[in-house]
Amino acid sequence: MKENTPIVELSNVSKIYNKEVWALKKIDLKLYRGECVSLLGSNGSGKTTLLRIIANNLKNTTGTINYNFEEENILKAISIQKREQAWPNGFKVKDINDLWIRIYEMADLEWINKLKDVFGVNEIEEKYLSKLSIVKLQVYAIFLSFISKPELVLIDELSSDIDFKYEEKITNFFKEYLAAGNTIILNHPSYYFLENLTDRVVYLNDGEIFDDLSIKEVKKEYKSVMEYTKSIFKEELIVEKKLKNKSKFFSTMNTKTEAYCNNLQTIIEELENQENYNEKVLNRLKEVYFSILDLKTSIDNLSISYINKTSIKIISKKIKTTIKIINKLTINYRYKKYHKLLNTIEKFLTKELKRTFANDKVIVNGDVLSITMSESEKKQLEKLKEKYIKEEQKNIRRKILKQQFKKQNEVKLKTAVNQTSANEEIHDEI
Ligand SMILES: Nc1ncnc2c1ncn2[C@@H]1O[C@H](COP(=O)(O)OP(=O)(O)OP(=O)(O)O)[C@@H](O)[C@H]1O
Repeated sequence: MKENTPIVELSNVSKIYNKEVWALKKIDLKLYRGECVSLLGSNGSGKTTLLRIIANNLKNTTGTINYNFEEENILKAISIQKREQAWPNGFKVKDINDLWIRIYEMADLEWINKLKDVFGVNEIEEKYLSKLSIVKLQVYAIFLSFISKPELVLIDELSSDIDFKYEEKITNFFKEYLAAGNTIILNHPSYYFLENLTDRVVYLNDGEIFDDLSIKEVKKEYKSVMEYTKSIFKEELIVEKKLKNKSKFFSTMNTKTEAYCNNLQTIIEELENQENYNEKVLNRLKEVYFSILDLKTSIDNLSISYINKTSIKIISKKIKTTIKIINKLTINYRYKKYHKLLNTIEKFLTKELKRTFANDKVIVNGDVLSITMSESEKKQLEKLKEKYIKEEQKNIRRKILKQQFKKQNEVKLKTAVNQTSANEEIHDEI
């Protein structure tokens, strides 16, 4: 933390989706100039929600957010790299570059050229966005988020699959950007970025801040970030004795999904190099690839965090979605070459879904972990909800009283002023 006034300050910020999912619970957080903060936490712990709320992209249900930017236009001062970029067909990279430069009225060409070099945009300028690989799209989205020279950059996905030559370049660029007094928040970055860039880690658990430590503190207490995440994983684990089994189980899922991603990427690249490829098939294959990559990321996250009901639900939902996407492709298009691979993936996922996530239970190497809520858990949740509502009511009452008090004071003040001027008038008449 290089300066004492926070660039953003969140007080008592909560987010409840659709009046039922309590995604963020009373978050108090200060972000400072020049620091790089990494958000950690299992799937569904609220990282993306927090980023979107800070970015002013999503409305918080309760609480306040104060910004302290030098730039008056908040849209220029904060920038968020979005996770999924749905670009319309027919746009080349250079078209979007021009559009962004115009939107932000960015006349500093030296800056744009520097960004293009760091993020490898020169090499893809003539390409259509719909033909870029997922990783390239992610990096491109980060490039776009820097165009306006924002004081606060929120990065939702910094893939661990980034080309090595860019990894180092991007890290050095980030370091320079931070040294100039800007702030960067990363959502669950890879170990490379955690070890080489991060000043502070904020660990979210079920919508609450579980830990907020500087890297110095992490290293002093745990020796390395890796040891820290491992240790927190142990602390959080609901069924501690299942720890060893869990990592074994996830390692199979992990290896398989990784291999499938690689196979698909090769096929996609081969297709892209052919002259007359079917664009619809290519896009569908990319969809499958993206879905498996997303699944793999969730499994990666789960293996350094802990099993809870939400994370398991998310994974089983992602498996189901992937199967659906594969079916869509295999039913509509029959191409021998990748049909076999897609069938293998589908079989594997269907088997995992049945074997592991059957009947609201997760089976880890033959042991059953119940993921249905017990009666006592349900009661606890009800109590929590009640407590939350009461606290909110108290806050509202406090606000109303404050307003009433302010109004009464204003009335008193007005009466006193009127009285004085009446007295003065009487005095004048005399
Ligand atoms: N639009 C939405 N509507 C309803 N619930 C949502 C919505 N977006 C997120 N949630 C829920 O809010 C909780 C927090 O989700 P969020 O995406 O912020 O977590 P996360 O830590 O970023 O997870 P991941 O790493 O999987 O993206 C989860 O329970 C999620 O299911």
